[in-house]
Amino acid sequence: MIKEEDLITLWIDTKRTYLVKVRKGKKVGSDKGALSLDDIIGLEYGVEVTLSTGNKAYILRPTLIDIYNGLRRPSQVLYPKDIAYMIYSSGIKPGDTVLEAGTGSGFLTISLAHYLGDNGKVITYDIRQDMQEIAKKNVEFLGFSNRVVFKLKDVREGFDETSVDAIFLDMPDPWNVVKFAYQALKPSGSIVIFVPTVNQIEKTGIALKNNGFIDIHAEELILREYQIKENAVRPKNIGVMHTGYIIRGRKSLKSSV
Ligand SMILES: C[S@@+](CC[C@H](N)C(=O)[O-])C[C@H]1O[C@@H](n2cnc3c(N)ncnc32)[C@H](O)[C@@H]1O
Repeated sequence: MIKEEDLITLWIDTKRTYLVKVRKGKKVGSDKGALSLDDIIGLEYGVEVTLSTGNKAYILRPTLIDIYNGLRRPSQVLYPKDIAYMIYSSGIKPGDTVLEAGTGSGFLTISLAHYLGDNGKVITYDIRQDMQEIAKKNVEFLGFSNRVVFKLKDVREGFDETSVDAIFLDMPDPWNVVKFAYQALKPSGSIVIFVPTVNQIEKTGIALKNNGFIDIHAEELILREYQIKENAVRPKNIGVMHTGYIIRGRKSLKSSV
């Protein structure tokens, strides 16, 4: 049942999808008509509603993709396909503690916070306060403030934490952080790095090999959306052609026997 302060997706059509927090006395407007949020309190998610113009719309429970499309993103942010694989391949689980740099607009941060749950922690570093302010607003909007710690620090000087479960890097020169990541990680813990160019893969991969990481992989994910139209099903004309590469490895320990 929808309550005040809940997040909803107002789905009018594929081009008009709005992420909204339910507040009494507020309206959501669009060129297809407006919806008074008072009218949806107490309804079930999935319900069809009528806009002020008579057009129909639906109230959906937001997915992470809806959240991704609905939040502010002044910096280049990671794409859902990359975020999903970074989380999947890292081996983290709800309740874990992870480090992240840089925070940027906080899109990876919120995805990690969503996945780790109320007992988990994302400790996220950035050198830019203005970026972290935006990320903080996004984290607060989603109600994840208790799961995220923001730190204003250059991670090329090291992390403050030790024994963390995984480390995620999306910054220009991750190879300068690899030795500090090794110190901060639990043995067997994953480092997962995103870089936009092939040149960065080489430097990062070599740094991982030289600093005690094993099980190193560099991968690219390609996602194509298809239009669903009778007799004209084919890839959509417009789409994201390139995002970047994911490099990952695991912390090894020297033999103790
Ligand atoms: C591309 S953005 C990260 C986007 C983020 N992953 C997201 O999905 O919203 C890169 C961020 O790294 C930060 N950064 C760059 N060098 C850094 C460093 N040495 N230590 C900490 N943060 C750094 C930048 O200020 C910037 O905000």
